[in-house]
Amino acid sequence: MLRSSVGGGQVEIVETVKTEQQTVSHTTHGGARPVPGPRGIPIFGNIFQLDDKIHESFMKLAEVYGDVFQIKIASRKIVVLNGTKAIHQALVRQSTDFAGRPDLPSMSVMDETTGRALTFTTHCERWRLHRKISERALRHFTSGRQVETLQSKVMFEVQNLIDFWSNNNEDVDVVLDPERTLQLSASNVIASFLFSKRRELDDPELLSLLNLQRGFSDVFSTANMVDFMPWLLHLAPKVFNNFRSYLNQFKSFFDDTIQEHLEAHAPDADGDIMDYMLTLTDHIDQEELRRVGLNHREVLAATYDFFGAGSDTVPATLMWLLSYMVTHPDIQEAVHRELDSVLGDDNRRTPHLNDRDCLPLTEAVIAEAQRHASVIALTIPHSTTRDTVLGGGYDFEIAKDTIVFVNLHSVHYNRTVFPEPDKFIPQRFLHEDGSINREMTSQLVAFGAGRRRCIGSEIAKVELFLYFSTLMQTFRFSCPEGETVSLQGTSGLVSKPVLKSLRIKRR
Ligand code: HEM
Repeated sequence: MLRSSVGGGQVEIVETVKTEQQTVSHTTHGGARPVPGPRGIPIFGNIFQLDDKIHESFMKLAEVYGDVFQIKIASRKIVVLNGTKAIHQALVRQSTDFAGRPDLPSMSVMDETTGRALTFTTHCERWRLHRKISERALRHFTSGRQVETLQSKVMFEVQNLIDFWSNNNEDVDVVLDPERTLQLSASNVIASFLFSKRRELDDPELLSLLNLQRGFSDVFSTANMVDFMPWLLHLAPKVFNNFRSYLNQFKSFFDDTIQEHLEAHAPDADGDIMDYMLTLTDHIDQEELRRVGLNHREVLAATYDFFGAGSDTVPATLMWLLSYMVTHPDIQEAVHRELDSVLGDDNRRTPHLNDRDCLPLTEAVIAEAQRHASVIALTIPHSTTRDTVLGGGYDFEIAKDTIVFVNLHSVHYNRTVFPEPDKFIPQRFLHEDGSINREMTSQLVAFGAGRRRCIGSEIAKVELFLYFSTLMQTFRFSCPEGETVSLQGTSGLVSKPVLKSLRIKRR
């Protein structure tokens, strides 16, 4: 079915698809119970029991109904999963059953514009093949000899950001709004991997695209009621209009690049992710591609998702990291000391990925920021792919096509695993001797779990470490006089701190 000239990976693609089809099926049986949950009111269901921070409302409801409960938003039944045990059972142990995506009105807007690509396609043969090609392409650029290239591309962008912020002033001490430049810088990292192009940090086209990104986050925040009550559109047409504008602008931003790659594609090319995805696709039996409904152009549409995800989640996490440093100056000092002791004080060298093991506090601060901020508190909605029974002692009957909300925040705020969860305590990820506690970091689900787990987690981890350690090595961050930094995140799919002005001073 696949030629083997580009390493063993293509064989793996098809073999893994076969294995997934053999996953144990949990079908309904006599002893199963319906999922419990609060009674709702006609037309609205339970929406008045949910506030803006919907993940926090879910934690309160879980105290009454248990980790797995059912609510209604308008007439749609939704099963909500909270806590490590229930989420692991559903997303990892019964991964195929819970790997679907619901068919919501927002998805139809995607159909009209960019198409659903990878993230929004439900679990099916096409999605499985598409995901395998994408995973293999991303792995190619984050492992082996390519790691050095990844490192140097990221470091180029970090250095460029430092120069932009410093305005070529060695003793810089300025107040600035870091959000847009961080976003532009991170989107350059992902763009240079995807299609070997970058833009300047004040590029108007890229700025306008990123300004519209909010429209995307609003629609895919699980709190987007318009998806469940489409008649609300008459009252709030802006929600979908912003989303549509974003998708259209996104498509035109990418279309030329996709076309150029399709036209210039040479056999076995791997200059960037687009090239390599085309190469992998060449090596798949064309009949197989036709049968699942994919072609070269559609395979490249996954890069819309990579770009969108990479230019929002990584800078949001970096913004959180800077906010925690401003609000916890003692921890900032300790990270500075750790960086100086490993990388040199006067005669400094820049951080390298190999330094990670020698910088446990820096790593622990990143882990604690991911936990405390829960940048993606609720995943993009999942759905069940068949009638199933949630195992692991729950024995809940869940029908095919039920919408499932996964509350990652509830894992990060479990008091048993993370005592005093509201406090920012990086030391919880360290052993007594100061080394990193991998057992604790493995409790985090910032990147989700199971079949739909984040495909870009390796790139993201590299970026977070290199950006954070290099920025911290270079600057001291504080709050401008008379201002305060709030650790209340914005609502939306990706939570961000409100950090409009930041004082940066070169160390
Ligand atoms: C700190 C940064 C990031 C965080 C916290 C994050 C988090 C997540 C989470 C929680 C999911 C799972 C959603 C679910 O269960 O529905 C996800 C999916 C995804 N992420 Fe990330 N992500 C990050 C960076 C990236 C990057 C850099 C890329 C680009 C390659 C990326 C691409 C994707 C894609 C394509 C999916 C959808 C996978 C699918 O549905 O099969 N992410 N991400």
